[in-house]
Amino acid sequence: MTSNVTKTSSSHSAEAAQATLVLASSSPRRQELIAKLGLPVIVRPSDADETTPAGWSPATIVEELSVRKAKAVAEAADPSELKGSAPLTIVVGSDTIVALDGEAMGKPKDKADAEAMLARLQGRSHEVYTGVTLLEIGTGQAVTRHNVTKVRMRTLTAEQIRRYVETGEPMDKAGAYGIQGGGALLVEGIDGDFYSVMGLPVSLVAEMLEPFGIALP
Ligand SMILES: Cc1cn([C@H]2C[C@H](O)[C@@H](COP(=O)(O)OP(=O)(O)OP(=O)(O)O)O2)c(=O)[nH]c1=O
Repeated sequence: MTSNVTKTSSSHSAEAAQATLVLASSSPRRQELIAKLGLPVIVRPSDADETTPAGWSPATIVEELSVRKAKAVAEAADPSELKGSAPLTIVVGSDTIVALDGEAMGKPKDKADAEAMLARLQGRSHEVYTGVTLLEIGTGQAVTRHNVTKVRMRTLTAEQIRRYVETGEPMDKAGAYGIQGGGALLVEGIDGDFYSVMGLPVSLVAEMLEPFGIALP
């Protein structure tokens, strides 16, 4: 199990940290994005069950999975192990899916599945849903929200899709593309939060931290 502690960013380093964030994720994208908040971060990937019953809406799926990820890490951890020098310790759980006509797409099972997903997404718009849960260790105070961002993908041939899937990039990503990587070439435009598509809506997280008494930036 990974455990990294990222130091506060230079803009905040003169002040004592207001909270330690525990990122309940194995996603390197989320590790990169959470650093933008400028708070110390501990990384604890969650082993939460990510299966959901048929019929759940995309918003319910991402919110519920973000709750499960945050709870799994909060319950497994020895609180003293997570306690930094900051007065608060807050677990951050997050989940991202792509929704096309209200139907959820997670990560592709294999290359054929990735090609099938991209064949459906090309030439039209879809929504990316990202759910976030903040859970304070000790008090159990929790808040869950989600962001929806619209992504328009350009028209792609089967050959272009095949070449992109061959790069391997789609395999660990919802909807089989990474907007921050080679997938940038597939995206015509977005309406919403780029960071949410990448896996963590950092401005929403900053807003969600306010009820915990944490003022950012
Ligand atoms: C649409 C899209 C998704 N993604 C990623 C974000 C998420 O990491 C992933 C969706 O899977 P998730 O199940 O949300 O997350 P994860 O398994 O990668 O990490 P963890 O559960 O440990 O937190 O897809 C991109 O990186 N770029 C994109 O453009």
